[in-house]
Amino acid sequence: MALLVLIRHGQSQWNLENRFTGTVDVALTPHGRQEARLAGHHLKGIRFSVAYTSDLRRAQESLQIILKEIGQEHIPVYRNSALNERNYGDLQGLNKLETAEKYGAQQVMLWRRSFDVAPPHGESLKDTQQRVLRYYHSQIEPHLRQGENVLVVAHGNSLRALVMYLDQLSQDAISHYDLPTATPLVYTFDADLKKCIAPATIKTNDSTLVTRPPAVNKKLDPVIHHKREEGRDTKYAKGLGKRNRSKTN
Ligand SMILES: O=C(O)[C@@H](CO)OP(=O)(O)O
Repeated sequence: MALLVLIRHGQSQWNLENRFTGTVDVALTPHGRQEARLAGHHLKGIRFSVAYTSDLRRAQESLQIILKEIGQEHIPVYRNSALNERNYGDLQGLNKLETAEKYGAQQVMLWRRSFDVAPPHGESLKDTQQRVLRYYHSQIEPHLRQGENVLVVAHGNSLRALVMYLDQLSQDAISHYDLPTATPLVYTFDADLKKCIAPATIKTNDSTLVTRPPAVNKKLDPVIHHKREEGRDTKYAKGLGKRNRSKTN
């Protein structure tokens, strides 16, 4: 069995300021560093063979903090722009609330959460998914096939694109799915990456991480399924001993 752990970076300065960030290379806030330390704390006890991140410093720094926390700074780390945040084009740097006031909340939600509507001069989630999956299939999957545990620290939308593929989410389901910062998502795979492994729990030193199969029952909308199951909007990241912040900012 191989584990794939996906983590969005900790809070960045522009997350804090509620600005569209995209490919702008913004630093973590002190709170974001603390979030990354906590994420690492929850992963203690899992041994990773390799880690992947984007070429943006908020993801790289989060990864370094996590690796330090788990005492695995020695593992190979690959940085690649294929895992970068979605390019938000002309929206980058703008305040999200002011942009909604100017263009209308509905238009801004289309730019932010639809699958194939790109913001002006930017990438849609579909565009982002194409580059992320090319990289995932060619670089990351081979490790999983060999039973190696892989850690990926990247961004809200580059990881949403990957989650959409791994969980076979519909375009509608992914439009309601937000990744909280610095909260591990754990997937389990068998050697052929196809067979669903029943959800299980992984005991780390300090936490119980709930893992999910790489593909869920297609008939279920997993977001709704989990909402129903848990009675609150925690989506997928569970068992970490803290409330998930699934608000969009
Ligand atoms: O600004 C961004 O780059 C992203 C992630 O913070 O924002 P959104 O959640 O609106 O896609």
